[in-house]
Order: sequence, then structure tokens, then C-alpha cells
Amino acid sequence: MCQEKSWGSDQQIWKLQGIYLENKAGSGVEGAVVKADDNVEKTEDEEKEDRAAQSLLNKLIRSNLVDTTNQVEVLQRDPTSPLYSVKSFEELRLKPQLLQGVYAMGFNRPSKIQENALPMMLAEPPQNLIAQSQSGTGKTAAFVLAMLSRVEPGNKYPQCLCLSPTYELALQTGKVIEQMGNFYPELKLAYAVRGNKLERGQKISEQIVIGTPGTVLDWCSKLKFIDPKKIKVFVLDEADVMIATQGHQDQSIRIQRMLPRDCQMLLFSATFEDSVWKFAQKVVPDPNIIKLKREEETLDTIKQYYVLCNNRDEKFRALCNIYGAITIAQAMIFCHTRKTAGWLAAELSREGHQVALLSGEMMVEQRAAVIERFREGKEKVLVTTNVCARGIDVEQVSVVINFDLPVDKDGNPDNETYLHRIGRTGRFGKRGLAINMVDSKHSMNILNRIQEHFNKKINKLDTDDLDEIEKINN
Ligand SMILES: Nc1ncnc2c1ncn2[C@@H]1O[C@H](COP(=O)(O)OP(=O)(O)OP(=O)(O)O)[C@@H](O)[C@H]1O
Repeated sequence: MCQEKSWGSDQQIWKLQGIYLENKAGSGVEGAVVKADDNVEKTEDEEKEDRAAQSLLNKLIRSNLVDTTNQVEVLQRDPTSPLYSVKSFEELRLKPQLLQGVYAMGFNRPSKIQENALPMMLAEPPQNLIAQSQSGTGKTAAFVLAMLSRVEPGNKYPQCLCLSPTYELALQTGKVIEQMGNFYPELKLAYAVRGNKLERGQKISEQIVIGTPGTVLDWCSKLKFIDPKKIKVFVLDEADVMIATQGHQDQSIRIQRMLPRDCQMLLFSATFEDSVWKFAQKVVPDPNIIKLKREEETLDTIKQYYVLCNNRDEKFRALCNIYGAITIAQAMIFCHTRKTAGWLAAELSREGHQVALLSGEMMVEQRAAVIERFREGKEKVLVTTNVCARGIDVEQVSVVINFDLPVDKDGNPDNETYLHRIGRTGRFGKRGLAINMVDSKHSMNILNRIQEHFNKKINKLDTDDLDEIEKINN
């Protein structure tokens, strides 16, 4: 049977959290137990970064809009037509049930990208759109609102089709549709994802279908559950993640070719490299284009220090001294390998700290649960490797510690990652503190190069001198 509203991802995450709870039991450290092979110390860089997993993690942990002061760049297909932007949801003349849904979600006014994208998406006649902005800026909410606005609830067949790169991402977007359509009960949603089997010859009555390219293609062509000629809105979400998966690009294009010419095509992406742009142009004819630049990260509001040590144990002792001297609301500690992260988390927890550990082998939902607990303040220290922690914003984090300095796979300083790690402490107008552990000539050299790159002094800190440590927190 085709699944409807109640079939969200909640149970699934709940179940996964069950596994997570089993995993952590008895370890003393929140998170999965790290089973590192002693002989092979794998770096996170060696592991292929999974964009879909990162994107899902972002969605799971995001509870707010990402703040941005950057201006939206708009390229109109017809430059002579007036450019509309809205400052309130009322101006959009949404159906009352939808406006109710929007407010029930706690949205007071459109986000930066929504100010321009929504009037364009809701215009008559419908216009095509390619939109790019970083994760968390309100793209999903925007296209969900557009789909819900265009649907004719009386017509019991699919009218909106939304493609997501993975099963899990489709479920997440489905959840937003369900939430926003909460006061519109006649609207139904079907998930075209693996495992959702229908009987041959059956037709889908749900007005919105969300799914992955392979299954949607089967449903539109081979199995004919959907009549693509009746689709009015086609959304391609997370285009950058989509094209990273073999086959998805072709499948998406094949689906798009089956749609009527006047179908509204909308494409969203967090990044806009060449390959994404080429793909976007194939899928969206005559587009309007909206881009929102990323917020720049800065080291201006951050005090940076380094500590000289001889080995891992000394680094750990220095860390304990720092903890003994200053009050740290919450700290994030970055390690280069899973093995070090696991060791450090265990040592800190032995010292009586409440420690959370994020490790590469944990499933995305488990990671999200760990981050959530940390955000809620249940743990005060988060030990992590780099890949896991990208994009995490925790307001209370006042200190970032590089237990290992960030290096790329060739062993050179990874300045971007440094900025990314440290840049998060000084956000929200607060001053941040960053402490780098240096344990060899090589790492001193890395530190110097980072210092030169940013042209910002990193001061030496003597962690055996408690008075000196106390001063840094003033
Ligand atoms: N106008 C708004 N006002 C307040 N919150 C909003 C608004 N629009 C979206 N949000 C919330 O902000 C967060 C990010 O929004 P959304 O998921 O739509 O962004 P996105 O750009 O699609 O990011 P991602 O690709 O990571 O999902 C969500 O928690 C969403 O509920």
C-alpha cells in the first residue's frame, strides 16, 4: 500500500536512537564505542565524505534558520518584468490553511531567500527557478509551500513531484510537507522510495509524490503508477548531492522529459559548482536564478592560543590544567583520528567530565542524537573528528580545542577547516577562545603556517601556570 501522512521518519529515528542507547550503555562516554584497529590508524580524510549523510545530519540537527546578512542575487528570465519580494507571508495571499501551517511551524516572516523565491514560485503563469543557498536558509520550506499552494485537493492524482537524493532525505522533506500541510487534511502525500511496493496496475491518488529518482522513474514509466503528464510542479532538491550519486542525473533528466512543457520546474542546491550548474540547465528550461552567498566566517572575535607539549599524554594533562583553571560552559575538542578521539573521550570521562563522542562509524541518526544531547547541555564536552562535526552550531560552545591541528591528506595545514572549527566559537556576537595543542616540530610548523595564512597572532600559553590560564578567559 501507498504510505500516507502518518508514515514519517520518527519511528525510524526513534528505533535508531534505540540502537544508539544500547551502544553507549556502560561505556561512560555518550556515543558509540570506538572499535579501532590498533594497527591501522585510519584518518577521516581517507574516508570518502558522504554528501548525502552530511546533508541529512544538517537537517536533523537544524532547528533554526541560518542567520545571514548577505544580499540575495536575482537573475530574472525576463528582466523587464517587475521584481517582487515580500516581507511577510500575508503578502503572498496563501490559502488560509497554509498560512495557518506556516505560523504553526513558528515562522514569523520569510527568510532571506524566501523573500524573493516565494513570489517567483507562486507567480502566475508559473515560472521556473534555480536557487542556490547554503543549508538551513529556508529552501525546503519555500518549495514545500509552493507545492502545497499549487495542488488542487479535489483532483485525486499526483500533481507535484519532488525528487530527493536518498530515502532518508525524502523522508525528511516529507515531514516538512506533513507539518506545513497539517491544516489541509485533504492533501495526501505518497513516498516513492525503495520498499514502498504497490500492486501492478494501481494508480496513486495522493496529490504530492516525493521520492528518489530510481523509484520515481519506475513509477512514472515502467509501472505507470503516476501519469507524468498531469504533473504541475516538479522539484529537484539537493541537486549537488543528487549528481554525486551515479545514475541519479540521468534518471532525473529522464523523468523531466516525461513532464508537460508547462510544468513548473524548480531546482535547489546548497552549492553551485560547474557540474551542478550544467545539470540545472538541462533540467530547468528558461530559469530565473536566485543565489545567496555564504556568510563569511571570521577569526576577528576569537582569542587564539597554542600550548607546547611533547606527546599525547602531555596534551591531555595540559587540557586537564585548562579545565582546572577556567570555567568552560561547553567545549568542542577536535582530533585527527577516530582512535585518538575515542581514547581522549574515555580519558576525560575517567576524569569525571560528561563527554559526548562523535565518531565516523556512527550512523547519521546516532550522530544527530549525540549533537542534540550536547546542544541541550547534557554533556559539556564534545570530542570529535573533523568530518562528523562540520556544520554544527552550538551557541554555548565557548572554547574550541584542536587536540590535533587540522591537516589535509598531504599533511599540509588545512586552513579552511581551521577557520570552520574555530569560527564557530565567536558567533552570535560572542567572543570565543581557541586553543591549539602542538606536540612536535612538524605541528609547530603547521601552526606557524596557519598563523601566517590568516595573519592573526596565535599566542603561546603556559598551561603549568594557572594564573596565566585564568587570564585568557577575561
Ligand atoms: N521563514 C522562516 N522562519 C523561521 N524558520 C524557518 C523559516 N523557513 C525555514 N525555517 C526553519 O529553518 C530551518 C532551515 O530551513 P530549511 O530546511 O527550509 O532550509 P534549507 O535551505 O532547505 O536547508 P536544508 O537543505 O539543510 O534542509 C528549518 O528548521 C525550518 O523549519
